[in-house]
Amino acid sequence: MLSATGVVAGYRRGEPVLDGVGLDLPTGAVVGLAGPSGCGKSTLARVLGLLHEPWSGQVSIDGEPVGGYRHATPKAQRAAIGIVFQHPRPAVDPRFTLRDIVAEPLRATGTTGDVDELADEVGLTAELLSRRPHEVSDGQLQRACLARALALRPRYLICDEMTAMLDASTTAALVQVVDRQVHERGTGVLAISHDEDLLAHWAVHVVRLDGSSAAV
Ligand SMILES: Nc1ncnc2c1ncn2[C@@H]1O[C@H](COP(=O)(O)OP(=O)(O)OP(=O)(O)O)[C@@H](O)[C@H]1O
Repeated sequence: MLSATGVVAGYRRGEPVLDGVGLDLPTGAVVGLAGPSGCGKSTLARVLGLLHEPWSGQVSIDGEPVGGYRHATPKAQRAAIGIVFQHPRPAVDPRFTLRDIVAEPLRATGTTGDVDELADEVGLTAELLSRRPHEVSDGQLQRACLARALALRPRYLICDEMTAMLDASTTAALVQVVDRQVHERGTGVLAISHDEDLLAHWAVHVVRLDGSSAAV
């Protein structure tokens, strides 16, 4: 279980975006996260992704409190959680090839992994892997970002509006890739989306974060 308990977090002192939020993400299921624009869904995604340190409250992974956020996160806890954002372009180094992008977490942690297998899982050809971000479409780049998020075989995957920029067929393809992780590897997925239809058929249940930052 990836759990947030009593999380208070924000960007400006005295103005919490999340004010005592809790959420439990089990393995082997897709849980949806919905709520009005600006209510703090992406902030909660970044807290759960160990990229944004809450002011108070706790995040734990399989019962163990996280040891730190961002660069202070222990390697094993970093590897437990993958995250994919809405916009792939700002999320990648434009000088890298897609192969380098997918391999980033492997290089950073000194882990061995098969980039070609990851690419295959997300539907990227070897030829596309040799290209740079400006030479591929948003959908192809998002596939690379998903492969990168899966590189360390995380037990939990956070998809923050992962398909919001994509056409229906790429959306369906990426949802299928994620579903395969859930069913074959037992990954727990938090799917954040404004698309109620998508969440209705994708998630086992949908958690709602309301605009007043009340507990989930
Ligand atoms: N880096 C930041 N610096 C300052 N304020 C921020 C930052 N990121 C988000 N916020 C503010 O925090 C609040 C919550 O933003 P967040 O992106 O978490 O909401 P959201 O529910 O994901 O919104 P949306 O559905 O529109 O993506 C908003 O008021 C936003 O302006």
